[in-house]
Amino acid sequence: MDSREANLPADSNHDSNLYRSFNATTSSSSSSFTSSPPDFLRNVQAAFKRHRMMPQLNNLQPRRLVVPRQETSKSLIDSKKTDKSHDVSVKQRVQDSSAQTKNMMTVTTVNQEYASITPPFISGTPTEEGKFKSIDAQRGQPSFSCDCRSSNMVDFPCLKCGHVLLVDGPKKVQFALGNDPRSHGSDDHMDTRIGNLLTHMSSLALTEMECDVSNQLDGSTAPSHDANNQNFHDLDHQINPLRNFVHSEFGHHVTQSSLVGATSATTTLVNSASAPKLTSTTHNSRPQHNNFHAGNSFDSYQGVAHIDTGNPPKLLPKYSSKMLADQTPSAAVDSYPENKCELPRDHQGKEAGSCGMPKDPIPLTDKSTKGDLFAGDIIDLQSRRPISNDPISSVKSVPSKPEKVEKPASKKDASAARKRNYDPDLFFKVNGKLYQRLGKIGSGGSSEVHKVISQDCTIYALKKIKLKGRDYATAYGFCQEIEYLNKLKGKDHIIQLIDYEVTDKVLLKEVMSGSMSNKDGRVKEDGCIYMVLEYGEIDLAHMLSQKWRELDSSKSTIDENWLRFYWQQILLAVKTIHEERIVHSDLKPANFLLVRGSLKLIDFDANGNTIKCGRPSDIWSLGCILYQMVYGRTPFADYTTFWAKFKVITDPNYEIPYEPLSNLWLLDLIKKCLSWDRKERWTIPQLLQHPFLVPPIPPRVSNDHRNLIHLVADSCSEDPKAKMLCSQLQQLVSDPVPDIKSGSSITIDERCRLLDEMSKLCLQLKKRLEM
Ligand SMILES: Nc1ncnc2c1ncn2[C@@H]1O[C@H](COP(=O)(O)OP(=O)(O)OP(=O)(O)O)[C@@H](O)[C@H]1O
Repeated sequence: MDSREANLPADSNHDSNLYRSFNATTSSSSSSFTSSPPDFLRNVQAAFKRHRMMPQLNNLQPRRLVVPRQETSKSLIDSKKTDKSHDVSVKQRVQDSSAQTKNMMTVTTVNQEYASITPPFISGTPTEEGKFKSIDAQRGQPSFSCDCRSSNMVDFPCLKCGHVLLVDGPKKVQFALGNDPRSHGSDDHMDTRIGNLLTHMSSLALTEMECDVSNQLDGSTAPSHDANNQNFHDLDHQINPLRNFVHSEFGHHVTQSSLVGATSATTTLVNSASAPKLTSTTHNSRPQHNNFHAGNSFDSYQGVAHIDTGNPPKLLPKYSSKMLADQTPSAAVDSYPENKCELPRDHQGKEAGSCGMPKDPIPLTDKSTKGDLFAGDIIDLQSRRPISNDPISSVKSVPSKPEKVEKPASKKDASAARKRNYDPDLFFKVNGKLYQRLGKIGSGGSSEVHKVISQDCTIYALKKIKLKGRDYATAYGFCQEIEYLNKLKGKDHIIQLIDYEVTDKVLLKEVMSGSMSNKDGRVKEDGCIYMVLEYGEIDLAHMLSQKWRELDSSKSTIDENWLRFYWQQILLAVKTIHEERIVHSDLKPANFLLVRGSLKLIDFDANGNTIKCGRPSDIWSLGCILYQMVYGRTPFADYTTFWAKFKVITDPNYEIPYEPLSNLWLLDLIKKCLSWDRKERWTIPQLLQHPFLVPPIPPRVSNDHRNLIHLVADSCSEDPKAKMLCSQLQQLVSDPVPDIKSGSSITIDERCRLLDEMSKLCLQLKKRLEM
């Protein structure tokens, strides 16, 4: 997932200048990247070949309709199966958790990973008010829905690959492959990055497909239903860049694409008016595709972002803004007493620390440098010239190990193990502090997350990202999550970073200096990034699963107050990052964690790459999330294959199916988020004021007025003209501005006009009665 600031309105001139600068650079760089269809097809095929195997996931089926329907679809039955498996998973987790509490010396690996469910974003064209398209009517139809309406602006957010696909109107596609010159030093690299993008997209597609397949799996062996859904979301969310790319490359209306890199961007013109359309062979190069079958959904949570036509792409955060990183390694271990518990003695039976941890013989890292990757530094992200006042030489390197640690074979290793004085099978060490493993609670594309307990008996989540073998640009991207989390420290709806450590000193130095001299190299050391985070009890994906299970059993519909409560928190979380000029670009239910009753946003990985996307892309994702909260399925759930989804999402004429809702404001709200045209999507502040959250106060007509008008009307019942005037007056009093939404304020001019109108009616009526 990517978190980045981009497309934000801070300094358009500045961005514009930089964009020109990029283009200048671009034009001078060599350009081996070609967007010609054959090359593209090769890239796609290569991407699929490189596609990583995804774990089998349960299927996420459409759940239920808000308005009770006559028939129960098969998918509902299937989804119940999934729910059962989810139940098992949750129960298992609870049991594991409790078992861990009972015996803290028993370290278990909990295999109930919270497979992330990434809600893909797709902005869909809202259907016209009042026009409802039955979801059922859509089922079984091979066609796809898409939100790529006639919008001229589409920006596609995040991919972990760090590519930015900018669709500028129907004619122009721009790929901004990150702004990091270090990652675009060569055309080969650029091609690779594009390949990575495609790989990632295809991986997500496969994931979703496999979710369908795994719907039939035994729940005990598959991750949660929500996790699948999340992957669907991921796919839909992240399909957009590729979708736009392909659409632009092969679509009849696409005439140009350009590749924009920071230092070696390549501009490519594609005259594709007559380019061949995509064919299915393009994506059938992998055997995994055989696993795809119809009948399931995957939806895009983050799909249609936008690019201002004619506007230069904005810079990525790290280059477009200065970041003052106040990164005091927090030691907020006492912040969450409810997470505290007592631990017994350590696994060696020695007297342990307060939580049964071995006494740490290793001195803590130098206070002056401990854990502060950017401590005290002001990093000028535009110039990539950090003003560092703090060398990072003192960052300790904790031997990172996978879940199973081999016993030291050599004397040296044995000596190191003795010095370490803790068992890495049981403990993590971050900045000199030990955290006992309580089990693995999740894993993402690049990381694994463990539940841990600190020496003062506070429960945390520890995210470990292995850097070994990764290129420096990617590793740098991972470090960006730390940047973002530090920037968002103290914010209510953002998961809090308690401490962190990057073990690769070279990488740290590179990041600190901003030089990235080793940009083409890879992290050689067995380096890791450790992040100690607030612990989230459950994510929104699981909450939704539970909620729908309850609804299914009670045959009731979604509780609007429940919806309002969590929707508002979701909005507040995204508002927080948007205010900091950060676009998350990977919003999905799994990335909202419940912490002490509040939803908090997680996962700000840039995954080594940055993708330019705008805030509207996040709104699109939110629309997909809300759609799922309301309907129990994602907007494009009927389309099960990657390309099927791709097709409908990119079809500007596709109408997202909206089942009728009793609350029309809710329907309107979803449509406001899923507008295909990003310009029509509402902003977070607008959404927070939407009548669904802030219900309008029904216009209250004074009984006196009504009585007076009635009185007058009764008195002139024989006079049709007077009666009509009375009727008009009453209408004006009771509903002065029918075309203006309730709750909306009207202008002073409008008020004066209404008063004038009322006066005129009164005068006319008076004259009429005097006749
Ligand atoms: N602070 C936390 N508390 C509890 N669980 C967490 C926490 N952070 C992450 N997790 C769990 O771990 C999973 C993976 O975390 P995260 O999304 O940050 O990793 P990632 O590698 O960035 O994943 P992705 O592939 O989605 O980008 C999450 O979906 C969640 O279930």
